Amino acid sequence: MTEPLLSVRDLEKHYPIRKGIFNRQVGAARAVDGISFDIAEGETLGLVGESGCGKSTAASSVIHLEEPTSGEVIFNGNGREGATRNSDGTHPNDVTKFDDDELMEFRRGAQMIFQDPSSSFDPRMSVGNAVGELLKVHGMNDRHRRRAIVEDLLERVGLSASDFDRYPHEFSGGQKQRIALARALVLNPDLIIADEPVSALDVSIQAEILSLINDLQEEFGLSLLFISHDMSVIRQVCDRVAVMYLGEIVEIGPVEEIFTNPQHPYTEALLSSIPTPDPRSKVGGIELKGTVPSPTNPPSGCRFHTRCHKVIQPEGVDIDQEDWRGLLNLRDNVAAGEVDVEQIRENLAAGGTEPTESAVREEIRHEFDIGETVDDPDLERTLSEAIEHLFEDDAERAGEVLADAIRTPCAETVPERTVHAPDHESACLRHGERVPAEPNPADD
Ligand SMILES: Nc1ncnc2c1ncn2[C@@H]1O[C@H](COP(=O)(O)OP(=O)(O)OP(=O)(O)O)[C@@H](O)[C@H]1O
Repeated sequence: MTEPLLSVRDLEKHYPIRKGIFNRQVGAARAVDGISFDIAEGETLGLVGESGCGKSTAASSVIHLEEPTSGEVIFNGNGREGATRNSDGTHPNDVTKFDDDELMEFRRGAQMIFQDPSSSFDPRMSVGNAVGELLKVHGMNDRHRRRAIVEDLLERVGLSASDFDRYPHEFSGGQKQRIALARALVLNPDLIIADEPVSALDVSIQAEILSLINDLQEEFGLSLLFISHDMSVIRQVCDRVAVMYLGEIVEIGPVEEIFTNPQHPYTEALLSSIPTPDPRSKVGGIELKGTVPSPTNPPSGCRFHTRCHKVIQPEGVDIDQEDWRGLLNLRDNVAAGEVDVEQIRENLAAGGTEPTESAVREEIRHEFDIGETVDDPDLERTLSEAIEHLFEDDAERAGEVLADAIRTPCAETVPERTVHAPDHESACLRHGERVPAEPNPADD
């Protein structure tokens, strides 16, 4: 196998959190927490996940706009192929160890484009000069040559050579993103990192820019790291996709494989959010509630367990999965002091329902999607007892009762990677356990 163009290993970016007059570090936001992936020559790898998963931090750490906390980023472009590890285990092409000159050289080979094309241009500089600026920085002093190269590039991205002397405000958002692409291509890089390059654009323009990116990739033989929160965009441009959640890659594989045979519940949830014309779609109807937790204090075990629709039930428990998710949510909300019986009473009264004890109980069950009875007498008793403590205004005791009885293995064990097919891996405890596959409702 040929060496990948880019090889990222155990990359971490932790932002220190400081407090007090001595500005002491009291913790860290683990925005990127040990990610690994390769990108082959001419390949597009998508990096997908909700806002706050660490995608942009991963991108800026790979391209060294930010200093990573640890890990390797090995880039073999710039005619440096074939370089092998030093005897001390380090790699001569590890970008994280580059000095200023090496970084300057690296930037010829790897460029980045950003989400908002409007903020990436100096309004006082003509677009031709903006695109040609990097040629000058990298030593091309011949103005006529620079102009010829830039005019040619403007045409290749679908603009015209005569646009050279115009200014950014004269262009639409989509046109500005074309100019940003021209600027990224001007040094003939091997790799482009595109961070949400179409999400600030009108939907009608997005398809044009995606198709341009596809064309340019082929024409220039580019490798791409393509970042998006939108699975449907990923499908249009990527060969492989890495799904990121709270600083980690939870699944990685070829795009078709990920779309037709997703293995991680988070991937399923992201796919489920794509509008589909097929109502029998296998992964429809999963609602991803809440937001990504803070990376300063990520959940234990599998980081996705606090939102996962397939969160595992402990040995000996076998209840409706929605009830199980609801019980866990209730437990966490009670622990966070977020279940306010008085407030529930007031809301019921405001809605015209008499706030009796049984109405409040029903409302709590409804709020947490817990059915009329939980199909496990012990858990039903626990639930009843916990609500009783809430009525007695003893949320602490309610929290203890729930915490003692409602536990998931997903909070206790960090899942290992499972290989599902060549080049397709995910990290979910269910695979380690060999839980039997669920029947597909579409097969009925
Ligand atoms: N300089 C910083 N200091 C502390 N925390 C940070 C810093 N930059 C980012 N973070 C945190 O790191 C996490 C990941 O942020 P990042 O922007 O990389 O996510 P993202 O997936 O790209 O989301 P978005 O699409 O919204 O940009 C977030 O919780 C964010 O608050």
